Amino acid sequence: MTDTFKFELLGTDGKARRGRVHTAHGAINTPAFMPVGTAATVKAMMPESVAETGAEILLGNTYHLMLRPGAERIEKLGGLHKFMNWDKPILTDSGGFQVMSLAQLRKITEDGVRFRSHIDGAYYDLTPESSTEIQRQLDADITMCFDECPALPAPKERVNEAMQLSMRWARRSREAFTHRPGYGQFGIVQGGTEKDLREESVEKLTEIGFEGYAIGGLAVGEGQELMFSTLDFTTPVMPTDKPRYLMGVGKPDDLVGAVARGVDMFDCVLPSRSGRTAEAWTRRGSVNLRNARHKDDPRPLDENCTCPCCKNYSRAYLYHLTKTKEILGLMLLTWHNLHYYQELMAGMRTAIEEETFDKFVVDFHALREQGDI
Ligand SMILES: CC1(C)O[C@H]2[C@@H](O1)[C@@]1(COC(C)(C)O1)O[C@@H]2CNc1nc2cc3nc(N)[nH]c(=O)c3cc2[nH]1
Repeated sequence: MTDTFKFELLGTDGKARRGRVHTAHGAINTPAFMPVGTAATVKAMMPESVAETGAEILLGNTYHLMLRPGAERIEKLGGLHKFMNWDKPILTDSGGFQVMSLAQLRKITEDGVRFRSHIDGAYYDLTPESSTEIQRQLDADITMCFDECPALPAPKERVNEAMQLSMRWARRSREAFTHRPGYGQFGIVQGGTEKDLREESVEKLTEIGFEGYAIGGLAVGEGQELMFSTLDFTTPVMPTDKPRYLMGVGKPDDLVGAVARGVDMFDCVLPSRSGRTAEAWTRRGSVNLRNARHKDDPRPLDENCTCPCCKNYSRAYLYHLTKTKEILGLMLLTWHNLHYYQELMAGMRTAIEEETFDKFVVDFHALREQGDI
């Protein structure tokens, strides 16, 4: 347990940053990837296995946990770390995004969001205050502000409305935050792909003051080019002495491009979700294990990978598990994908330390162009 929440900027290579975030439940080396543990579990993985992949922090979701099993119940049982047997840091998303993407009927007002649960249709309210309180009950090391993430594409006026509301909600979130040694709260920059709105959002959030700053409002279908161009004018105006977290990203090449643009932290359902849909991510690109070409292939997914899946099992076996819908197939592919994502982050951390990040990027893309996966 550390006594204060802090971010150390350990080195840079161009705009890429190597850092370390210190929290109540331990340190996180950045650039870092957070596996998504939506309902207090990283699906198909034991927490010990998630730790073995190299993950130093997990993401949890206010929306899902408030519906089931309930934040009060988790608080009474000792908090989310104890509940899910994960003793390292946890970041929880604040619920606004999940309400908009998952809940049935929902109504946004100045006060917050009223929605119907996608599980049982019951009505719930989420406000900056209640979201912040739920995240405290979960004992999240990093609490996210309650915000509104508009679907893109959207008219600039709508994007501005959502950004201004999110900034008012950010102040209310900060006022509701319980400051404790080792615990931090991140503001979420909004503004779509509009340079002036992004700059205004950063200015308003830094005026309030947070332990870190997320870039929200992206990875909502805008595409990589628009995401990167938005990062090009957003990260340079963000504080350099605080972590920068790009929410919901992404594919391996998204991560490399975003680290090159100064992002420190990421979360995405992709590696774990792909593990359940028979898609493996490797240094040479993605492999679909439903494809019959693997039926007799004795090779591992990736000869250079040191994960239990690649050390002990063939593509032929993974194809068999996929075709027979065996649970072990989900487990092995999820493990491999999370291991690969952590290897990718570790490779970028080392490249930044050694100031060879440009070469890392060239090699990363060259391998993927070689094909033959
Ligand atoms: C709903 C679900 C599971 O979350 C994934 C995935 O589907 C999907 C759906 O379409 C794609 C793009 C392919 O990825 O979008 C999610 C990944 N993008 C993303 N996550 C975010 C979370 C966020 N949280 C907050 N509080 N504020 C944000 O602005 C925010 C923005 C985000 N953008």
